[in-house]
Amino acid sequence: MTPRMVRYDSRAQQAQRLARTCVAQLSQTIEAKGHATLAVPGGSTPGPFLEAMSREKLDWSVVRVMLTDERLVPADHDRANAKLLRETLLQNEAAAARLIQLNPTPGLTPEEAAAEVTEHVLPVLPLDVCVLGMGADMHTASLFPGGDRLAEALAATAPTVIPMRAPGAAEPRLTLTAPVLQTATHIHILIQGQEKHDALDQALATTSALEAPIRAILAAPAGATVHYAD
Ligand SMILES: O=C1O[C@H](COP(=O)(O)O)[C@@H](O)[C@H](O)[C@H]1O
Repeated sequence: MTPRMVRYDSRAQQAQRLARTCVAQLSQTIEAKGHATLAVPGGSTPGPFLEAMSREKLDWSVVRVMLTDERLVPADHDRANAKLLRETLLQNEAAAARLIQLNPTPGLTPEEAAAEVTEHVLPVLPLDVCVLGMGADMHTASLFPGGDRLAEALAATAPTVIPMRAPGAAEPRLTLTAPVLQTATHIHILIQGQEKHDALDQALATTSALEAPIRAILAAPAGATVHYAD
């Protein structure tokens, strides 16, 4: 399991070049199918990449955009991945894209929320382009080591969206599951800094996706490309 690795001279170069790569892949998909589905990560890393995407020319009106995972907080909360998406990707050229909400109706239990969100996600699968982040604990999306439903989320029979509670997560989450992420046509993993490079090396040295959930993505049939900048 050796991922393709692209190293960039700077984080700014990483954001710009990965945005161009993803837009080229979306453009090819639109030519072939008339529409495309893009999944992107939340968290602290992807802001500049998402902003760079927003400025790229593309027929964004036929692009469905969703998050790989969401934190179960109000949609306008500072920790909501949807807030990041609204403030970065869904502006400029990309304002015309259609957002597939991972934010459930307030007041639902995480289990009810997963069922509701699945109804929005299922019709726009499979993912054409999927960009994932990774935490220093080797989680990706909200597939966390120690997550209460991690084994279920990694199984080939996993549902599309699953709720996840984990010691490393400040709040309950909703996450796309491994089979959904692994079957994306193009998979990119966006990481920055030595700590995450070390975490990737650690993930490659273990054998279990339960210990290192990012392994589930690295093992995707079509492979994944890691995009790294210091
Ligand atoms: O909590 C999350 O963490 C991962 C990694 O985020 P980062 O802050 O270390 O960049 C992210 O990919 C995921 O979407 C997010 O919900």
